[in-house]
Amino acid sequence: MTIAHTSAAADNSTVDNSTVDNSAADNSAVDNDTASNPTATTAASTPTTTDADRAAAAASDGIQIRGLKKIYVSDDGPKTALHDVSLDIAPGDVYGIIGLSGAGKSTLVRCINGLESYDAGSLTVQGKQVRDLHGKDLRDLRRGIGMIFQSFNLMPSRTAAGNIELALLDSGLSAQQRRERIAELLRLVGLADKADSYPSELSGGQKQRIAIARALANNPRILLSDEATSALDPATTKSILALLRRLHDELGITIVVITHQMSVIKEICSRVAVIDHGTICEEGRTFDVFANPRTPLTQAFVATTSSLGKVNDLLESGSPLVELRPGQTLLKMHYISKDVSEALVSHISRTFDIDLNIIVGDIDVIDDSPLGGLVVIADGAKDRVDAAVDYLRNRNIGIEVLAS
Ligand SMILES: Nc1ncnc2c1ncn2[C@@H]1O[C@H](COP(=O)(O)OP(=O)(O)OP(=O)(O)O)[C@@H](O)[C@H]1O
Repeated sequence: MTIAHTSAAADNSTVDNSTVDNSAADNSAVDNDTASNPTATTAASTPTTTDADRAAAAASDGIQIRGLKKIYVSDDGPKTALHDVSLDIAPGDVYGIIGLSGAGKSTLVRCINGLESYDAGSLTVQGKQVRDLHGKDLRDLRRGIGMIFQSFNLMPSRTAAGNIELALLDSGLSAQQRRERIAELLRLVGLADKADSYPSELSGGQKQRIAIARALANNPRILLSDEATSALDPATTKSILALLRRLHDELGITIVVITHQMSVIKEICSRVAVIDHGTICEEGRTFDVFANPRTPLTQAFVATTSSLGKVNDLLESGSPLVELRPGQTLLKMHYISKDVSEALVSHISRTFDIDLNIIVGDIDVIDDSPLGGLVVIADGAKDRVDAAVDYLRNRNIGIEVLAS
């Protein structure tokens, strides 16, 4: 059997190929986080609850958004950035919001933490209508929401400890208590030895760790991550996502991940909403959205994380890899069922007495369930290949005959 290509677990491919600034890799951190939490690189799993349960939990202790509308008014006239957005982000979710540039992601985040007002609808955080909060109440809301960004937003003139301390100046802690809290936060993000380093002396991944420590300084229940890994290389991205996953597991915080990279969603989010021109076009459990993307935009996002599409390039270029001899059939199989566990290839090969040559393989695990697929050349009598295809269909495995 031949495997021509398998996909990387966390690549930086995007639908719109936005610029990626390759900062220094942070491989030691990859190892640390993966070692401390062996499940850190798989998507978060949350107990299955009904939509009504989720809505109730989002309304009382999470983030509930109903019919949100935001219109910017500028010299160019009014621009509706959010049309009728509704979402339930339950406490403890790792919730992804993905969209192309200009879709309205940052506007939504700014509405959630009260930096931007909204024109219609309702947005509650832990039961409080954000638009109604002012003065101390608004400051308390923001203190309860940590925020990290693509650009880290660290002050270059302050050390790592000094940057974290900025978030603690209004906390009422004494100087000694602040020092202890800073040391604790640095340990939490795996940078206990970098207290006195300046941002210019840190790698991109280390800067983001300091920014995460600062965001967690006041024990927020919610962490908003706005493209926090978009400027990082794949290895560092993986280490930062593993850190976020570990913090979610250890601290029980709700994390909202804003991104344009489906690989980020796949890596840590338990649920995902796809935003397109200010409207949520698809929402659901990450596994379900990956297994059965309904809209063309979501399909395009999902395709960025899969190598199965390579087969189309191979067919178009007339590659010898997909050249068929008489009696051969080119099949594409998608694992769309959650209960696929048997060794399919050998099982089919034995049961139907056909040879299967794997051309492209792309199997991943999301929420503890296999997802992905294979492109294979099936070699055998036509009636036996047809019987194998029927068998797979009956097992809820998506199957396409690409060529025969
Ligand atoms: N202050 C503003 N005034 C006018 N229009 C704005 C303003 N901020 C954002 N917009 C517009 O609102 C829409 C949504 O912008 P937003 O920044 O929320 O999108 P985004 O999905 O975060 O994009 P990106 O990924 O590029 O940051 C865009 O059309 C943008 O041009």
